[in-house]
Amino acid sequence: KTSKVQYYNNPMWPGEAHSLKVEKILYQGKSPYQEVLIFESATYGKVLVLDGIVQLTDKDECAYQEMITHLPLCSIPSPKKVLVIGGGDGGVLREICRHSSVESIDICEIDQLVIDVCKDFFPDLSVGFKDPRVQLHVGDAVEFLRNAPEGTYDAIIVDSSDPIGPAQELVEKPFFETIARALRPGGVLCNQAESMWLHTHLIQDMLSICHETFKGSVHYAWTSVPTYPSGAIGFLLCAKEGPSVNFLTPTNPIEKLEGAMTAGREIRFYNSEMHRAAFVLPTFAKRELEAY
Ligand SMILES: NCCCN[C@H]1CC[C@H](N)CC1
Repeated sequence: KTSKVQYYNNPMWPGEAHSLKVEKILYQGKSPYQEVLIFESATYGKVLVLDGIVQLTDKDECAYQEMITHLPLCSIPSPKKVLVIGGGDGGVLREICRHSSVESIDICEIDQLVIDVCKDFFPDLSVGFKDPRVQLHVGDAVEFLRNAPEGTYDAIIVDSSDPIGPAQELVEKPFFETIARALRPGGVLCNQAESMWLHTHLIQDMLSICHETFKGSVHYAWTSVPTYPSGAIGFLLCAKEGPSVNFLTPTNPIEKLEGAMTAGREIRFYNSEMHRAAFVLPTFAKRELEAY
């Protein structure tokens, strides 16, 4: 029994569709923001789908959650206050908790239903919510950031879905300006930044906005996530100018993380070599992205 999720008409990847063999539907529902589907797949474990777009699978979520978290947090000395935008599944929280220097974690997720279903079906990710350092805010990120005092955070991680649903405003300039204001000088932003195979124009727009908004440094990094379209996903690493922006990206990450445990779970993807390699771009991407 296979059920093909045929979305040839998704504007984020016109003309292509991805299918996974469905063993059992575990949850189907609708929040005020999006449709939520969870199923047991034949070969990738459980799968979370929002509005027909794969968000994570048991098998490969480690690549995305570990890289989007450790690329920024291993780039600055002893991060203490961290903010997550999105990330309602809890995976990024799980990864942040590996950093013993972190004292407080704010998370702003717009959709309570995503939080609730991930607590039921993805305990390996939602374990992140159990850490006493975590403070959950359910609501709109732009609103949350407007109310955040200036210079609050050492690091902000934007773990967003694609900009064709509730995450639409998370790629526009005003949003990045509120992020820059909420970061302390020398603080770092890591933003989900789509695929260099599919979204060059969107990435170029984001790079331009970030170069204008962050005077520190802006770098594009990427990694392999088999169940994301094109099998690759990118990250925008931006440093707010500061006294000593020791924001090393292609060179050695400042902090070593190997072996850091969270709730009995080991790191499965990230290491310092992968950190450095993430900033190495293929020639077409250098041409298309490094000019911005
Ligand atoms: N924390 C779950 C990952 C959410 N990130 C997005 C999922 C959908 C992809 N097309 C882009 C990244």
